[in-house]
Amino acid sequence: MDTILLVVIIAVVAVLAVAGLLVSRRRGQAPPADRGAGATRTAPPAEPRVGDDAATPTAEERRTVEDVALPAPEETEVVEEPEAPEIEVPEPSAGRLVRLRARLARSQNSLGKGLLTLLSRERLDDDTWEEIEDTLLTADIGVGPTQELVERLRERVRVLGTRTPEELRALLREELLNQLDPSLDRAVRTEGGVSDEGEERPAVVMVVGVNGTGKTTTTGKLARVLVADGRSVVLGAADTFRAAAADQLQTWGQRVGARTVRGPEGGDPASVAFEAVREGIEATADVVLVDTAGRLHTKTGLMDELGKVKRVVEKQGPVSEVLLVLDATTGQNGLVQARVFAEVVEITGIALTKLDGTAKGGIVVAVQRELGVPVKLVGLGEGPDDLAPFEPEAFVDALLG
Ligand SMILES: Nc1nc2c(ncn2[C@@H]2O[C@H](COP(=O)(O)OP(=O)(O)OP(=O)(O)O)[C@@H](O)[C@H]2O)c(=O)[nH]1
Repeated sequence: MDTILLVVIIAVVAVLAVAGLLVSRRRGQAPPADRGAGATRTAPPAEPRVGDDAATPTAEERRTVEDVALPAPEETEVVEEPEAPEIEVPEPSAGRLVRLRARLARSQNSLGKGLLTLLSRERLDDDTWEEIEDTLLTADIGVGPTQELVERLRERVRVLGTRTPEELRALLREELLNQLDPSLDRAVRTEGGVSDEGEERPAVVMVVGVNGTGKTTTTGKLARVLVADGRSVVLGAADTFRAAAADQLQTWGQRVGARTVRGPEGGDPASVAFEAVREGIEATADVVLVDTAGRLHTKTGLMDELGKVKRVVEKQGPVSEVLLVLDATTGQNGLVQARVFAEVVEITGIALTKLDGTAKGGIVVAVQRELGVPVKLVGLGEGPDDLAPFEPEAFVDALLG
């Protein structure tokens, strides 16, 4: 019985194996059309190449654009409208110089340290006083102020007799402060007025200076200072020479919600300035800041353009402040620029930029002396709130470390 069962199982397995073999052989054979006598062998399918169709084209008729239905609305991508930039809340202006003191100290205190080291020498002979003089000159304080400072220090040290480091530091602090004239009014004039017809007028601040000194940046930063102090501002992009300058100013304005009036590239700067003031009056803004172009290297051209801007603005009311922007890193060159601008317009304040990038902080003294106008603002970095009202005490303290 067992033997019969075994034979039956072997027979069934054998039949299945033969059937399987037949099926697999049939699948591996080429289609009958290709197998006729003389039929060429087709090349094995090649790898698809760039530009090949993904699928074998069908004999279907091509459809025109009109035949193809648009995708259902819910399938389209929703493109968001660009959002209006978020209005920033700038840092209050008071005490900014104290916050930026470390930055000032980093760039300037080689001057203070150098002077204190020299003054602490056992013997203060002529050579040492000469070294003190050289240190002051290297920091761009200028010849006149240097001689004056050294003379006064020399006299006071002689009278004082004994000199402790504390006494010397106090002496130096006092004399440096003296050179900066702390009694000068350093407030940027941003108080508006009233016209003859009794209409409120915004204060108008013209920002002038050679391109590249940080003029546009300073105008933008000043807008932030004013907004931080609760004032409303309109910006005038009267630097029509470079389109990017107007864009740059507009971006600064948008960040604090201040409107920018601009004209076509190469347009008349005076007309942009006029429009900006008009906009300021209509919007009852507190301050209109006008950024001007300083590309002109010939004095006549500069005179024509700046003079015209000022005259045109004055048709609607007085200009409250003309701020000259100077780059502290340009040293004596900055003084030459200052002289040219002062001949063209009446400068009422100086904004000294890039003080973070130079050890020549003495330029503050030199430029004030040169123009008889106070340094009102100092730029201490590229950050939006790195413009500070100038405070002589904080400046000298940073110098002395
Ligand atoms: N480190 C440092 N960089 C500053 C300061 N102020 C301005 N800058 C940089 O100086 C460069 C020139 O500034 P702009 O404001 O474009 O100069 P501009 O005088 O208006 O020149 P135009 O835009 O060509 O009219 C920019 O890269 C500013 O970020 C500052 O206080 N410190």
